[in-house]
Amino acid sequence: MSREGQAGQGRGERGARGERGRAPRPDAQDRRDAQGRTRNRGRSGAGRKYSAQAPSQRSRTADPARRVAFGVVRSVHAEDAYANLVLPARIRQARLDRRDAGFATELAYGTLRGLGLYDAILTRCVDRPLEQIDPPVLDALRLGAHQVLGMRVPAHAALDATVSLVRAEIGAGASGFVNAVLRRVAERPLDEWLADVAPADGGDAALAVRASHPVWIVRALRQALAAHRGTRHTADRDAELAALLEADNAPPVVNLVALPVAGGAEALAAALDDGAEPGPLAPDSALHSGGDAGRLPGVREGVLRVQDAGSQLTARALAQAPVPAAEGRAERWLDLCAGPGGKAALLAALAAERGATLVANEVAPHRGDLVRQALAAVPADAWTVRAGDGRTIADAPEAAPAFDRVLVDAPCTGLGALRRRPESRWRRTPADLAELTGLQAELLDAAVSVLAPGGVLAYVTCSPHVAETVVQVQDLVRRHPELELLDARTALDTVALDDLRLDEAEPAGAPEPADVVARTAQLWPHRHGTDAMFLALLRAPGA
Ligand SMILES: C[S@@+](CC[C@H](N)C(=O)[O-])C[C@H]1O[C@@H](n2cnc3c(N)ncnc32)[C@H](O)[C@@H]1O
Repeated sequence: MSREGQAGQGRGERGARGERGRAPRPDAQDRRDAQGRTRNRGRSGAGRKYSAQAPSQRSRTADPARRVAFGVVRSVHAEDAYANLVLPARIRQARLDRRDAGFATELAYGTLRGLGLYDAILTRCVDRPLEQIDPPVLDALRLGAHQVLGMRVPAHAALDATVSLVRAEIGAGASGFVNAVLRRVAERPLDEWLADVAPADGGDAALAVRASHPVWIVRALRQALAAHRGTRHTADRDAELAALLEADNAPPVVNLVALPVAGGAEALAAALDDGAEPGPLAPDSALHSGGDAGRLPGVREGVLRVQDAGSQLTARALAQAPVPAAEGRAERWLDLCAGPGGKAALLAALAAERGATLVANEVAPHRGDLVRQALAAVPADAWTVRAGDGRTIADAPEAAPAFDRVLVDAPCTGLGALRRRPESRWRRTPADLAELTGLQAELLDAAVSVLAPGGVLAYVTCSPHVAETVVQVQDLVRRHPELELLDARTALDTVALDDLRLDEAEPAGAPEPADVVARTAQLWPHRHGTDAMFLALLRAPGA
C-alpha cells in the first residue's frame, strides 16, 4: 500500500461526471460531421471507438512500457523519487527495447510535466476532489489523460491499455471508474479542454494551467525575462513567456561533450558516425537523439559525457577567462559545489591540459562519490575531491595556497532545468527560495575568501529566478566592492561556436561596470536550446 493512503478505494465503479455527477454536455450529440463522426476532435479525438468489452472482462496483462511509466510516476509520488534516476533502472529491469523505452519515457515524463493541466481536466470529469481518489488510481488516470490528450495514442487504445494497467497493477475494482473517467476525458480534444479550464486571456493563473506550471513559477519566469530586458526579436513579452513555458514541456535533446582526454575525440567521432549531430553551441559536443546514450562508446569510460550545452559553456567560460596574475605558474582551480561532477569533469580535463589542478568540493558524501566517478577519466594528478561544507573551505588544507579560478555552481531551485526534471516544478515551493538564497550568499562569501589575487570567480545557477541570479550578484558586489564584475556575455560568446545574441536588447556600447544585468549572462531553453543557466564572472583585486 502506498504511504499516501487509500482514499476512495473501493468506490471504483462510480464517480465519473456524466456517468453520475454531471450531465453529458448538451451539444455532445450534435457535434457530428456528414459521416457521423464527431467534429473538432483534434488529433487525439478523431473517430473514437471504445472497446465493446466491459472493463472487468479486459486483459489483466498490461504492456511493459506502460507498467514502467506507471512505476516511475508512483515512485515519484509515493517515495519522493526522482524520475530521471528511477526511469533508466526500470527500463533496464523490464528489458524494454528502444521503441518501448522511448514510449515509457514520453509517457512518464509527459504525465509528470503535465500534471497540473491533467488534474485540472480530471477535476471536471469526476464528482469528488482529486485528493479523495486513491493515489495509484489517480496516477493511472493522469497517465491515461496524457496518452489521450498529449500523445498520439488513439483514445480506444489508451483507454483499453490504461484499464488493463489498472487491473494488473491496482486491481479490478477501480477499472470501471478509470474507464468511465477517461471516456469523459476523451470526449473533447485538448484545445476544447484548454478553453474550458484555462481561458486564453486569463492572465498568469490561466497560463499556468495551460502550460502546466505552478503559477508562482510562471510569475518568476516572467520577472526573469523582464529583468533581462526581453529581446528585440520577440516584441511580445507574453509570447516569449509562452515560448519559454512550451520549451519547458518539450523533451530536451541529449547533449554530449567529449572531454579533452585520451579517447575523447575518438568517442565523439564514433557518436557522430552513429547519427549524432555536431553541437551548434559548445566545442567538442554533439546532439544525440538515438535513444540510450549510455550505449555509446566512451560514455561508460566517462570520456564522452551527457551534459547540457549551457553547463559546458559556463565551465569553459570560467576556464577561458584571462587570469594574468597566474601567468607563468601552475594554476589552482576550485569547484566548490561539485556534485555530481558534470562541470568538475570538464574543468579537470581542461585544467589537466594546461598543467593546472582542480579541487572538487562536495558536501553530500554520495554525491562526492559521483564526483570521483566523473573525474576518473581525467589524469589523477590533475584533481582531488574534498568532502565538506563549502562554507568552511577557507579552513581546509586544500585551500592553501588560494585558487586562481573558483566555480560556485550553487544549489538552487533548478527552475531553469524543468525540461530535464519533470516532477521538480511541483516539488519546489517559494519557501525554498529563502533557504537557498541564504546558502548561495554564504557559499559566495566563502569562495571570495579563497580567491587568489587577480583570481576569477564564476557564479552559476541553473535557475533564472532573479533572487538567485542578478539580485544575488548585486548583493555580492555590495558586500565585496573590491570585486570587479567582468563581462560574462562576452566571456560566453568567446567560448561559444555560434553567436548567442545575449546582448541583443542592450543599448549599444560597453555595459557600465556596475550594471549587473548587462554584465551577467542568462541562457534560455526557448532561445538557446540550453537549460536556463545564469553566469556571473568576478575578479579579485591584485592582478
Ligand atoms: C547545482 S549542483 C552542482 C552541479 C555540478 N556542478 C555539476 O555540474 O554536476 C549543487 C551541488 O551543491 C551541493 N551542495 C549543497 N550545499 C552545499 C554546501 N554547503 N557545500 C558544498 N556543496 C553543497 C549539492 O549537494 C549539489 O551537489
